Amino acid sequence: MTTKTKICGLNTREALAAAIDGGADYVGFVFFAPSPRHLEIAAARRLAEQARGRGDIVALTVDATDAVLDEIAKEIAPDFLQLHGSETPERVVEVKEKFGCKIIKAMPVRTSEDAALAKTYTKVADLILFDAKAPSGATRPGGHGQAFDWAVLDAVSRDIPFMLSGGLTPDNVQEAIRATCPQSVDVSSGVETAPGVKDADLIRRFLQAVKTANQS
Ligand SMILES: O=C(O)c1ccccc1N[C@@H]1O[C@H](COP(=O)(O)O)[C@@H](O)[C@H]1O
Repeated sequence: MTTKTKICGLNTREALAAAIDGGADYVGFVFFAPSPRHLEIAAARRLAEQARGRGDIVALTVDATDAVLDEIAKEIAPDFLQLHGSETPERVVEVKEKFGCKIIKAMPVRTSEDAALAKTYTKVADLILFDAKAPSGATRPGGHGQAFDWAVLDAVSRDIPFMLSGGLTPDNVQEAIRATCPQSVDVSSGVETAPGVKDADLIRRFLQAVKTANQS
């Protein structure tokens, strides 16, 4: 199986170009004010126009209101909404119907019980994203560069196509792919030099590492 790639938290034209030119399948923009990767709508619209047709555009939100999602849908027209909060399966259905986007639902994982909860979303989300649970006291539910024990995914059916994230880097992504056989891998902190500061070289190294894994 060929593993796809998502580079998330892109916030400059240069970093976005490195992702697109390097063959990223998905490019992610963060709409969550406490995040160092948060984008205002106008900036996101310009980046989305740079990306459109060259990779799937993903808009990441956290328990967003209909008003926020409506603005994102109209102004950015993303291919996917990544719901990275405590959205219930019912809310996922509602968002998908109201805003006409495919849905990536993030599942915070520490234990195999956490991973098993994904089953309640497989019929309503287009893709499940397994991410490490945020550290206690964190002001955002993801993007901390922390991995979880990939073995806890063993109990989840291999039939579920999922995206893997949490602490991935150019150096560990090949091992992550071997261990979990994900549909795709997603990175933010691992291609940054500081929170919110993407590095074109690290983006290229990450994409190359996945390509190499796909060839072996
Ligand atoms: O990146 C953020 O700031 C963020 C904010 C709120 C929710 C999720 C966020 N990031 C996502 O978290 C995972 C893992 O990121 P990392 O590679 O461990 O830094 C990924 O999906 C990010 O897009």
